[in-house]
Amino acid sequence: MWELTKSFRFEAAHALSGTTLGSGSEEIHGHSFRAEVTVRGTQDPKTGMVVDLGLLERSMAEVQKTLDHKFLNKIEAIGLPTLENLSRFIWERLQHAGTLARVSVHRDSCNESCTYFGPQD
Ligand SMILES: Nc1nc2c(c(=O)[nH]1)N=C([C@H](O)[C@H](O)COP(=O)(O)OP(=O)(O)OP(=O)(O)O)CN2
Ligand SMILES: [Zn+2]
Repeated sequence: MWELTKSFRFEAAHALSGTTLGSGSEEIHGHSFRAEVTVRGTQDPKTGMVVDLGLLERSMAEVQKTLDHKFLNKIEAIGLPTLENLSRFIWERLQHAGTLARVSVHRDSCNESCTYFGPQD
């Protein structure tokens, strides 16, 4: 069993009310985010790969395009633009790219990150 991890970065704006951190959160402001995507699986004996990282990169580039330099509050499928909802949103858009193990979203300027392990049922 292997895990493969690849990251992408995006810059985005949001406004979030009702938090106890960051007095400016309610006004529109920006952050630099890094999303880390981990897929799990076994090697294809023919290719030696769990999943072709190039294919994963292609799918990640599409998600990156939907988030980079965007106002996250306007993307309905995210919901409230928390780290929790962002990691879930990215998971949902990359489900087809491989067997996801987790998606983490890092906001380093705030020393924060959040990891989604998929729906629990
Ligand atoms: N469970 C969660 N709690 C909180 C979240 C979250 O996503 N999930 N988010 C926030 C704030 O948005 C976050 O702490 C950042 O605060 P913000 O005012 O946006 O940023 P700063 O001004 O502190 O950071 P700089 O990047 O340094 O400007 C709170 N709770
Ligand atoms: Zn913020």
